[in-house]
Amino acid sequence: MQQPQFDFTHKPPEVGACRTTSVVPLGDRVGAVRVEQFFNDQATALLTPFLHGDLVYERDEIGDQKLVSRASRQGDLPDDPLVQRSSTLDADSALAVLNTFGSSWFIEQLGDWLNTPLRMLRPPTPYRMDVGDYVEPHDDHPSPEFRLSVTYNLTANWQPGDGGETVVGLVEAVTEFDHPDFPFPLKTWTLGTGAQSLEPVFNSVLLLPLSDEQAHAVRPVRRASRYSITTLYGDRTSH
Ligand SMILES: O=C(O)CCC(=O)C(=O)O
Ligand SMILES: [Fe+2]
Repeated sequence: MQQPQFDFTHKPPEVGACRTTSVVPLGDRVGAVRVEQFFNDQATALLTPFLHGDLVYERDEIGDQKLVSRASRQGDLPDDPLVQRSSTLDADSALAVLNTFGSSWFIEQLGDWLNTPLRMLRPPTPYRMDVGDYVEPHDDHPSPEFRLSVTYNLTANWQPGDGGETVVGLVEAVTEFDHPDFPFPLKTWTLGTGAQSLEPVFNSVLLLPLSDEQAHAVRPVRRASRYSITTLYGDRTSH
């Protein structure tokens, strides 16, 4: 099965060894690819206190389907600047590291892997999941142009029982239901047999190809807050 081949000649300096350690098949599709040692130690050491201490989070809940906290932005648009508690040199450097996910180098690597030109559809967004938070299965595929979700994980010292595993699977059924807080029907996705659970690995990314046929979830977090950064990519040609 095809693995991403990163071009290290032109990589940004903060990018690490980028070792592909697993390619998870779902039927004849790629369900997920894990790339470890994504950033170098210095970049990881900048990002960790930035996500833990400099950012401000707000609840992002969809009924009982999604219970997470998302980094607050200064306005209502998805790419408005993040709210920061302090504006130090370190915070600026951490923001530069965060923007690796929006860099032309990284988007080109992903496009070469999927064999189609990509653009960023949702900018890098930090999430914090506290004990008890979870995300039910969903496809992140509101329209066909959505191609890839990339989640960077910053959970140190994960142990079995800590929860927060990412689950990827094939979609068996999608059901719509009405919720009093939402003017549109919400959906629930049921995964088929053969879904795979992937534990959080510090300083790794999970590349999740998006389609109507595959969905992913995050199991309830059990021990300590789980920090991650998610970026969504899609076709460059459709608008
Ligand atoms: O954190 C993860 O593993 C996935 C998060 C996710 O599915 C999402 O933010 O849409
Ligand atoms: Fe998702």
